[in-house]
Amino acid sequence: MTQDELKQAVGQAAVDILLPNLQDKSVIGVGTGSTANCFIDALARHKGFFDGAVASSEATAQRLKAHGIPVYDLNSVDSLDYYVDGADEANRHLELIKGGGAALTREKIVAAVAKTFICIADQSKLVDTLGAFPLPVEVIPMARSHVARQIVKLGGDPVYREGCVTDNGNVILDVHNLLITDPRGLEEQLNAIVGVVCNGLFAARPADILLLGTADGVQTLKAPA
Ligand SMILES: O=C[C@H](O)[C@H](O)[C@H](O)COP(=O)(O)O
Repeated sequence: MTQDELKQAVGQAAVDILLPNLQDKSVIGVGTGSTANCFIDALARHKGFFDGAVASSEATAQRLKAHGIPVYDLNSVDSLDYYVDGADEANRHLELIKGGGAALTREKIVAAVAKTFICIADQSKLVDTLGAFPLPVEVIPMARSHVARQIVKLGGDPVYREGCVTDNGNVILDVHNLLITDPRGLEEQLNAIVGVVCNGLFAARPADILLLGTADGVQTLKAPA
């Protein structure tokens, strides 16, 4: 199977989990990226069975609307049962690196609200130790150099993502050469740097379910109790 087919398979598998649980009033949290797009396209085939969605990026909002799915402001929604999104890396604790598409902050907000976070990914995203994928950090533009210096003190090599402005008007530093043995600790350390808006480690709020697309079918991984 191609990588695109694996992404379509996990997008459909997420819809299959949601469908029996959807009600007329259900609002679904929707992530960003090529895998999340496969989920959106599969979900759109059932748009009569739920109310609408909350989007984690402008790009996702546009894709949902193009399918005729109503998009709600998160502030107008009382609760979200499900958030479905891709990842750049995942470990077996379902801790993630996200933000390759610069949507990490809104993704982390929607994930924080959702009762169940279903991560969808092809098998190439599963790793033993997070950090081969450069860790995205969203930064207030005027703090870029300060934050970069603090990240160097933590042992990382920050690289400014040229030309990238997030949906929140900020910039991204991609941190290379981190061997992330304590994802939760590093997530906290990065958040404590003044000028950091958010970082792409999802460890304090990992996924609840990881649907992994493999050549043998979709595997379901759950976080160890
Ligand atoms: O900012 C982007 C997101 O975190 C994406 O969910 C992540 O980069 C995975 O994207 P894709 O499914 O395209 O590999």
